[in-house]
Amino acid sequence: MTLERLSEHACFGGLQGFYRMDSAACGGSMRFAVYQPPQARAGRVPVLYFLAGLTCTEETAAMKAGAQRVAAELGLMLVMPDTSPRETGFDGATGDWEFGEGAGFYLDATQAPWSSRFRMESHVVHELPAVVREHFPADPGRTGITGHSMGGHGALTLAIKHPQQYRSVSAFAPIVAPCEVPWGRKAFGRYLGDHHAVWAEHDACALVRRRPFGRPILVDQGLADKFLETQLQPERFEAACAEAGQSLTLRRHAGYDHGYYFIASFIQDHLRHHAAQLAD
Ligand SMILES: N[C@@H](CCC(=O)N[C@@H](CSC=O)C(=O)NCC(=O)O)C(=O)O
Repeated sequence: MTLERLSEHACFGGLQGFYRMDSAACGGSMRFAVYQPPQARAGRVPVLYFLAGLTCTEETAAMKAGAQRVAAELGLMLVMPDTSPRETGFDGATGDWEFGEGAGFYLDATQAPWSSRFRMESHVVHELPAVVREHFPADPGRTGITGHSMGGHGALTLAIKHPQQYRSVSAFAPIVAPCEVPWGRKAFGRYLGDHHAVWAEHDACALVRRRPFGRPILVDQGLADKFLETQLQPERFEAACAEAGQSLTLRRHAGYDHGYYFIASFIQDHLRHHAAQLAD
């Protein structure tokens, strides 16, 4: 598959790049970012996918999370997809930051018109890794996934649903129960229709109760996060993991809000969590 290089920048001895690919899953071109650590010059390295949240693009985490320094130290490649297809022209795809472009929710929509382009689960789990494997020195057998907010929902649900693809998972301020909160109910109703059994296939709490991930999960949550009570409710995931016997470290941090200063403060712990689980 062809890859267009948009820009590349030396960074902590490695390379931060921005790319575009043709996406069959999303019916158009999709952008993504890759950080290659210095160790990638000598051979294949483990890979960590970072899924960003509502309103974000492939640039957000690359520019704001401050992950490259420790990724360079640990020899971790970082892959940062966009959060949805772009310039779809669909009615209602823009103008509401909680839905549509910038808000793909990392699932394959089943409802028209969204089902023809909003297929972020296929893009992130299958299509993008194939391109990464072909064009970068990534070791696909050592892949982890993390994310923030909507991206934390993506990381948890995709890891639980595709344990053969992901050996490690973590999340920052994730939406853990989208079936129960306004962000999830709005998006799922439009992308998936009124089929609540289908919704449950994309809900981290429902999924972990049915099939725990097995390996330890790390979640960080700021206590000054304005979305904590309405949209995030991490206690629901804590209870579901306890019921399912899933090992979870849920850290609550006083004073931290929902933004990237919070992520930058704890990203190194997540990179070390993944590096330890992705070691040979
Ligand atoms: N426009 C919104 C705020 C949008 C926002 O906070 N987006 C978060 C993700 S929220 C869940 O997925 C984000 O990561 N923003 C990017 C950033 O640089 O902070 C509002 O009006 O509150």
